[in-house]
Amino acid sequence: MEKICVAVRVRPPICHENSSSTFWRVDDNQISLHKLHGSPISCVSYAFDHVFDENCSNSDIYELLTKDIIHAAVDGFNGTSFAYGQTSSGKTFTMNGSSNDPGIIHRAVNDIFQKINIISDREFLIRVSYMEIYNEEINDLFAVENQKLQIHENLERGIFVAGLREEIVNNAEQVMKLLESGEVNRHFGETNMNARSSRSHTIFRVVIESKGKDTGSFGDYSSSDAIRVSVLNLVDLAGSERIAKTGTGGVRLKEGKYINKSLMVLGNVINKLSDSAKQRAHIPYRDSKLTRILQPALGGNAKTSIICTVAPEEIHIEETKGTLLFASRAKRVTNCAQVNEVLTDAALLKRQKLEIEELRRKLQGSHAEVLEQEILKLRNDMLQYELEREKLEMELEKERRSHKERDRYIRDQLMMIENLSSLVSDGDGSSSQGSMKESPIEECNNRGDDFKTPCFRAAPKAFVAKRSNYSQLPDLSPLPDSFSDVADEDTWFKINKGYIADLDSLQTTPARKVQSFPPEDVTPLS
Ligand SMILES: Nc1ncnc2c1ncn2[C@@H]1O[C@H](COP(=O)(O)OP(=O)(O)OP(=O)(O)O)[C@@H](O)[C@H]1O
Repeated sequence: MEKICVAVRVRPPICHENSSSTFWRVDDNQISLHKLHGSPISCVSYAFDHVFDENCSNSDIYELLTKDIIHAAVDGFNGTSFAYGQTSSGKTFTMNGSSNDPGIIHRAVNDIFQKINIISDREFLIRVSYMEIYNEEINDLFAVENQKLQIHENLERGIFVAGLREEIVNNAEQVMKLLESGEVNRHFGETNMNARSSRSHTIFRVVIESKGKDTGSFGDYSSSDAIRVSVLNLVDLAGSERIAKTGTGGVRLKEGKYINKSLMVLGNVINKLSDSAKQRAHIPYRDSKLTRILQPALGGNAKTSIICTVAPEEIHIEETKGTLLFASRAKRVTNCAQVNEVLTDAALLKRQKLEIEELRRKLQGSHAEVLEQEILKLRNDMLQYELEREKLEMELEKERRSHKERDRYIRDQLMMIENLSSLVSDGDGSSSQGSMKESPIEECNNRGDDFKTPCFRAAPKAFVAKRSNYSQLPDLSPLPDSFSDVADEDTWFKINKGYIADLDSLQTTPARKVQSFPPEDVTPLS
């Protein structure tokens, strides 16, 4: 777990106000508000990881705040660095810089290529993309046709923007050219506060993949087969603005509302994350596209730094206090960054082999022989138990099968008895008329009726059932009064037979040929 690194940068004053009665003083990574004659104003003092005064350069900021994150990204850690602050406080200046003082992005790109060129035992693949969030819509700055892109999330890629163009790059110059082409597509606009105000949040993303060069050495599994994938976000946020000050209307006003809203959500996320873990409830990442995309950087698997830019003029005192409050809260947020390593099958195999080797080495200590014998004995015991278990299982299965057979036999016998007793009573009637009556089924068949609906008067307690595992027809097939009587076989059995049947093998009878009833060798009782 590590805290987000937070710094404050005070931009040089744009206009020197004669009437100001306060000023911001920077000493030793602290920033405090002072009265003009020098005495500090109580409760308006803040300390951060770094506080840069108006004389600092982008190079100072890069060295102290961002460089470590860039180097960690090359080593496989996710990283994010973003600039936050009110409009015209110097965010774009910090991220993009000027020709004589290049910004964080320029320096990071140079640094990445310098670093990977001196790492001789790994090979790298670098991809870059550039997007903006304008009026809560994601646009691709490398491909203007890719607009209103959607955010997706899956196990393999985490949170990502679908359809965003990614360019594979081999050197810093290539990236700079791409960035220049992307800048053209970015939304800027003039306001009272800034002649070239960013009207969107921009995210420049570098994906760094690396794999150890195959040295042929067996021992080092990670150098040849594990792939590291890290994502680096360099973010220039649009600035919060007070509409009364920016003097915007129409399109600018609409943009300002979207900007303020998404910054408010970012503030909410930071607030929730800065609460103690116990108080932390739901973190509203999904309330804006910005926080959703930056989710891993805010309390997740990434190393993150925030540069909060402030304007020194007295007229911006409330906005500066707001930014410092945001920065104080951000300072309490902790992330949990780890190297993102994807193991290939070959790497996994090598890792397992190494673990076995390691165990074997441990075994070769002073008690090796005793331990090996112990292991051998345990393994034999285990085999013995396994054999015993299999034998018992087979016996149990045999027992189960014979039990089922017995059940079935008893059931058949009971049916036979019942049907015979019904015959006896029917036989009584027919003998009194002097001739054998047609069986109910024959009666039915002779009328050409479909056997689905019982249309006869049969032995009162009889039923029709099919046993799916019968190999041949039963000697006597009992008949139903009606199918409704056999719909609930379970009930039927319980009521009529007093024991529970194997219900799986019982189904109501489909139309099928049923043996004539009674069979020829059964003589009706008189
Ligand atoms: N440290 C600095 N040194 C010199 N000039 C600066 C510095 N910071 C900002 N500026 C100048 O101040 C003006 C406003 O800066 P910038 O456009 O970077 O602000 P911003 O925070 O990005 O504003 P917005 O949110 O409106 O886009 C620019 O003209 C810029 O060149």
